[in-house]
Amino acid sequence: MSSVYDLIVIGSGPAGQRAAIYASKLGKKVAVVEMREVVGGACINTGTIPSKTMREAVLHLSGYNYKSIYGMNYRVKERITMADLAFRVQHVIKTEVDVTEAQLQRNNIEMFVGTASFEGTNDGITQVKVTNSRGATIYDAKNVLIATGTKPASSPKVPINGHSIVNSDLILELKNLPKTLIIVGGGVIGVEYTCMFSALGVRVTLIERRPRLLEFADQEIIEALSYHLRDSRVTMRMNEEVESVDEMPDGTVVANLESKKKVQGDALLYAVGRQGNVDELNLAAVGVESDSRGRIPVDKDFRTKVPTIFAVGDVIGFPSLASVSMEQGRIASARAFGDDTVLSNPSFYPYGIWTIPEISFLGKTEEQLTEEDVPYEVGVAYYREIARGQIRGDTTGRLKIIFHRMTHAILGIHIIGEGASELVHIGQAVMSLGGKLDYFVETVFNYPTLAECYKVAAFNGLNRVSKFE
Ligand SMILES: Cc1cc2nc3c(=O)[nH]c(=O)nc-3n(C[C@H](O)[C@H](O)[C@H](O)COP(=O)(O)OP(=O)(O)OC[C@H]3O[C@@H](n4cnc5c(N)ncnc54)[C@H](O)[C@@H]3O)c2cc1C
Ligand SMILES: NC(=O)c1ccc[n+]([C@@H]2O[C@H](COP(=O)([O-])OP(=O)(O)OC[C@H]3O[C@@H](n4cnc5c(N)ncnc54)[C@H](O)[C@@H]3O)[C@@H](O)[C@H]2O)c1
Repeated sequence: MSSVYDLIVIGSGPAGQRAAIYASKLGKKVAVVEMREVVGGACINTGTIPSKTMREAVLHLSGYNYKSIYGMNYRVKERITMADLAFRVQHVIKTEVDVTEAQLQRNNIEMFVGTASFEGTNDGITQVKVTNSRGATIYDAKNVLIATGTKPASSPKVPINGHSIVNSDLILELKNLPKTLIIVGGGVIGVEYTCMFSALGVRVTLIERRPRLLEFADQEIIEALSYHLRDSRVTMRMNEEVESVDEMPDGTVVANLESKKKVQGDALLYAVGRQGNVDELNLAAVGVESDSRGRIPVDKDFRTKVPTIFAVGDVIGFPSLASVSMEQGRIASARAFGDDTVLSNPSFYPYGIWTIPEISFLGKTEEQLTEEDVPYEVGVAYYREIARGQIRGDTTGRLKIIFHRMTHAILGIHIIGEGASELVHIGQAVMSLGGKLDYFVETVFNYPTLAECYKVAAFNGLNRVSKFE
C-alpha cells in the first residue's frame, strides 16, 4: 500500500471530522492531525458544547423557564456557584470526545497527535510535518485540508489572567460567580454569556462598539432581545470601544473606554472576535496566504490558491458555525476526489443563537429585502396567542415569516422564544423544498404546540395582502 495519503486533514473539529469521514467512505487513505491531546476542536472542548451545557445548567438551576408561572423568586437552587455550572460540562465533553474518537476509528482514519505545518508542495504531492514531544515526522499527501479553526482574539492592553479577566476559553475557570460582570463585545459569544449571567442575577454591563447587537440578525428580533436584556437589568453601552483593561488592587477590574469613561466590575469577559489558527502552519512554504485575522481565502469548492490544498470551517471566516463547518468539510472532501454530486445551498443554512430567549432564523431579513427592493410582507405569531406559549409560560416569544407579496414564496423565518432553534427547521424544510406561505395555512399542526405559530403567522400575513394583488 502506498505511503502517500489521499487526504491529510489538519484539525479534528467539526470541519475536519466530516471531511475525513467522507473521504474514508470513498475508500481513501486518510489521516487527521490534531495538536491537542483530545479530538473535537473548539466545538467540543472550549466553545459550543461547554457553553451550551452551561446554558442548560443556568436555565435549570435558576428556574428561568418557570419564573413566569411560579413567580420571580422561583429557583431550583438558592446559591448557585461556578462549580454547579461546570458540573455537567466535563461529562458532556468526555462523552462527545469518546463518540468522535470511535467514529474516526470505525472509519479507519489514522490519528496523529502533534502540530502540523507545511514543508512544501511539488508535482501534486504536499509534505506535512507533524511535530510533537517525540520529534518531527513528514508525511506526503495528494490533498490537504486545513480545518484549524480559531482562537479568541487578544490585546496586549487586556491582561487575561484566568481568574478575573477571562476569554470564552477560560470562563468556566472563574472561581466564584461574580456579582458584577463586564462583557466586552456584543457578538454572539458576548450576547450569549450576557444572557446566561444575567439569568443568574449577575449585574452585567455589555460594551459594544457598534450601534446595535448582532447586525446580521433581523432588527425587530434584536430589538425584542434588547428589551429582554434591559428587563434583566443588563446595562448596554453601545457605540463604546474598550481601549484597555486594568486589574485593581482590591481584585476588581476596570475597563477603560475610548470615550474616557470607566466601567468597574468584579470580573470581565473579553469576547471581541476570533483569530484564525494559522501561525503554526508555515503557509508560506506552499504559497497560501491569510488575512490580518488569520482567515484563508478559498473558492466555492473551498480550494485555496493551491488546488490540492483546501480550507474549511472557522479558519475561512463567516459564518463560523459548527453546523456549517461540518457541511463545508463534507463538500471540500467530495470536491477533492472529483465528486460534484454533493450539493448544498447556503441560502438555507439556519442560524441558532443561544441567547435567553433563544433566537433562530434563516433566509433574508427585512433590512436586506428593503435594500434589494423586493416586495415583501410579514406575518407574525406571538407565543402569547398560542396555547402552548401560555402553558410553557413563554408569553414574549414570536415567530415571523417574511414572504413575497405576489408569489407567496417564503423569503425568511425569524424566531425569538423558547424552542426557536428547533422550530426554525419546519420553516427551513418548507422553504428549501419550494413550499409557499399557503402550505402553512393548509396544514394541520398538533395542538397545543409552538409549531402552530407557523399557521397563525401565515394567516396574519395573508390578511395583510390584498386579494387582488
Ligand atoms: C463560546 C463559543 C460558542 C459557540 N457556540 C456555537 C453554537 O452554539 N453553534 C454553532 O454552530 N457554533 C458555535 N460556535 C462555533 C463553533 O464552535 C465553530 O464554528 C466550530 O468549532 C468550528 O469548527 P472547525 O472544525 O473549523 O474548528 P475547531 O473546532 O476550532 O477545530 C480546529 C482544531 O484544529 C486544531 N489545530 C489548530 N492548528 C493546528 C495545527 N497546526 N496542527 C494540528 N492541529 C491544529 C485545534 O487544536 C482544534 O482542535 C461557538 C464557538 C465558541 C467559541
Ligand atoms: N450560537 C452560535 O452559533 C455561536 C455562539 C458563539 C460563537 N459563535 C461563533 O463564534 C464567533 C466569534 O464570536 P464573537 O462574539 O467573539 O465575535 P464577533 O466578531 O461575532 O463579535 C465581536 C464583537 O465585539 C465588538 N468589539 C470588537 N472590539 C471591541 C472593543 N474593543 N470594544 C467593544 N466592542 C468591541 C465587535 O464590534 C463585535 O460586535 C462568531 O463568528 C460566531 O459565529 C457562534
